[in-house]
Amino acid sequence: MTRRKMHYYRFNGDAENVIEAGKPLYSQIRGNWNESFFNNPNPIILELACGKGEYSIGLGKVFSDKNFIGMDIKGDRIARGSAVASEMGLSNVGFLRAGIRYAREFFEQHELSEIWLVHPDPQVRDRDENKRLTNPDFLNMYADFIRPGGMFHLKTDSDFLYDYSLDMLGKSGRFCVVEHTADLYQSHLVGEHHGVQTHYEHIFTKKGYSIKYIKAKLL
Ligand SMILES: C[S@@+](CC[C@H](N)C(=O)[O-])C[C@H]1O[C@@H](n2cnc3c(N)ncnc32)[C@H](O)[C@@H]1O
Repeated sequence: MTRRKMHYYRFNGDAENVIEAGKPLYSQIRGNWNESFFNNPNPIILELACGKGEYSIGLGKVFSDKNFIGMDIKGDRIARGSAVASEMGLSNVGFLRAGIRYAREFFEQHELSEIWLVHPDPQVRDRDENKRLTNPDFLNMYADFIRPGGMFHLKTDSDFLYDYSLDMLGKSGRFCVVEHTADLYQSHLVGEHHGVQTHYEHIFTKKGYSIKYIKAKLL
């Protein structure tokens, strides 16, 4: 392990706003986020594949009456988000380091009011569909976590993932797509992203890609 990675691993171990393997809450947090982590009854929004957590931090600043969890498998990225959230005093933002396929271990049915999936890897090869974070199995799991009437949001730079996700959401029987655009910045939905640009969004907009956005409601 590089010294840089070691630094981030130690950082997460000490960070109160990070839940990861080895910490007591890791095995106890399911169904207990409000009482045991945020210490308030406010709605919880989960950002999947959060990277450095720009979305959770950005939304956490705008909505102090909501709680945000950034979830990612990469400890170094989470450590950076954790440090920024702490520096900003955002007690409504936390991080979970775990693989998304294990999310049922951390969230109970209807525990979340919204899920955001922001610039996930599109996994374009057919043989990687099992890793694609909007495949039918993942969508079904997200639907279990979201409260009735709650929302699922996807932002992506990938035309492939946008078309695939629209198709899968439409066929899911669990979600209804309420808004979508292939060019968020030129659409009336631009306010929906609250001016928050993540690391990957910045890279892809600079390269000239349009940002695609889908908002789907739980049926
Ligand atoms: C392309 S990056 C996007 C990061 C961030 N959302 C952004 O927009 O800058 C994709 C992120 O998804 C995470 N990721 C991919 N598959 C995952 C999985 N199955 N479980 C947890 N994290 C995952 C990666 O670690 C990486 O940080």
